[in-house]
Amino acid sequence: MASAQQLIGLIKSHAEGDADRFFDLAMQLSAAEDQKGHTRLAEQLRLWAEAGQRPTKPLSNLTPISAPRGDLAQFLAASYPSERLKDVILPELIEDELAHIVVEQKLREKLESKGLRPRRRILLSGPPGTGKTLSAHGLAGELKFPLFTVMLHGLITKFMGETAQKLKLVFESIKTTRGVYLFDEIDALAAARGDGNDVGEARRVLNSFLQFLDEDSGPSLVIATTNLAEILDRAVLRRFDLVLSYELPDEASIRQALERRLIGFQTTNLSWKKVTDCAIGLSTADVVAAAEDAARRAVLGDCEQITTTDLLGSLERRRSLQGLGRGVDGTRPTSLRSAGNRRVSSIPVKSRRRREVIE
Ligand SMILES: Nc1ncnc2c1ncn2[C@@H]1O[C@H](COP(=O)(O)OP(=O)(O)OP(=O)(O)O)[C@@H](O)[C@H]1O
Repeated sequence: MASAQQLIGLIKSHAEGDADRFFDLAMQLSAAEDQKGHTRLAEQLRLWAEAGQRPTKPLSNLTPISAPRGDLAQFLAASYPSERLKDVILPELIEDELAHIVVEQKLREKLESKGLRPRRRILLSGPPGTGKTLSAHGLAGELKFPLFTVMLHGLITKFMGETAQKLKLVFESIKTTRGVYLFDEIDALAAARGDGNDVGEARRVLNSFLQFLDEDSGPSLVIATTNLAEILDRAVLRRFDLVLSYELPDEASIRQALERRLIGFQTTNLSWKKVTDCAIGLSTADVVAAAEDAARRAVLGDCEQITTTDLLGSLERRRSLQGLGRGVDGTRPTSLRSAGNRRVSSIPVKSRRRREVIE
């Protein structure tokens, strides 16, 4: 049966004349009942939903859906992101793909009328701090979908049967409650054997994940992120409609990130070449953190001007904190140096650490 919250939401949206919300809730209830085998009730709900609604209208102002409760609340966190895709600094190709995912969702009925489906399973891979999680927030924000973050550390237990059961609950929610579902650091599933589980059992959990992914044909977007695409099985990669590779920022992206974060400060005299050269090899998250560091220092020193020296100092501090110090000759490690337009990056610290656990 529908939860009390869902029924209240349905009645309230009807009483308030909020047709979009009524449509969304009725369709969710229909999907839930269909899944339980109550096909006539599901069909009736769908007809009611459609009778009072468009179906050709694009999705807009989606219903805030109640936070997960019961067991699900331990490993599924709901939020309603305000971020947009324009908040993420990305190469044009990735930006275009993400923007197209939004269009496909909004015009899904148009696609379906020609037997096509919008892409819904997306894998974002790349070094830490390059905007994968922010992109998931941006997608949810654009679509006005709730974001459900799957907390894998809460989901993976040493009892694999339990883990598979929890995964099943998550996928039931994916079917019945439309949203963006974010499986952050999906490699944790593949790497569960590092926690003392035997390989065969870890394999079974991964297989359950893949099977649930295959069976899912609901309306939600499933976004997985990983720092370690190379350790993910081909079978996993194949399950996704779209795999996007994120990279450390290039000079232009570094400058963009710094300028955005330093709005309100004077940066006219900055030597951007020196600054961006110094930041190559850092993630966008590090670059943003260095900008914030420089900004804090300027404010505390009653200064509105950010100088090249200020920024170089903050970037170097960030680099030291990340353990990415310069070599004895004053240069950065070879693996982090820029090679023309082609950037060569070492395995990020976080990934290196995790790989050690896995191997
Ligand atoms: N491409 C980007 N554009 C704008 N800001 C970014 C970008 N990448 C990182 N940031 C900044 O760094 C923060 C952390 O980034 P985010 O969590 O999205 O990285 P991630 O790739 O998901 O990292 P991890 O793999 O460690 O989870 C963001 O909230 C944002 O402030």
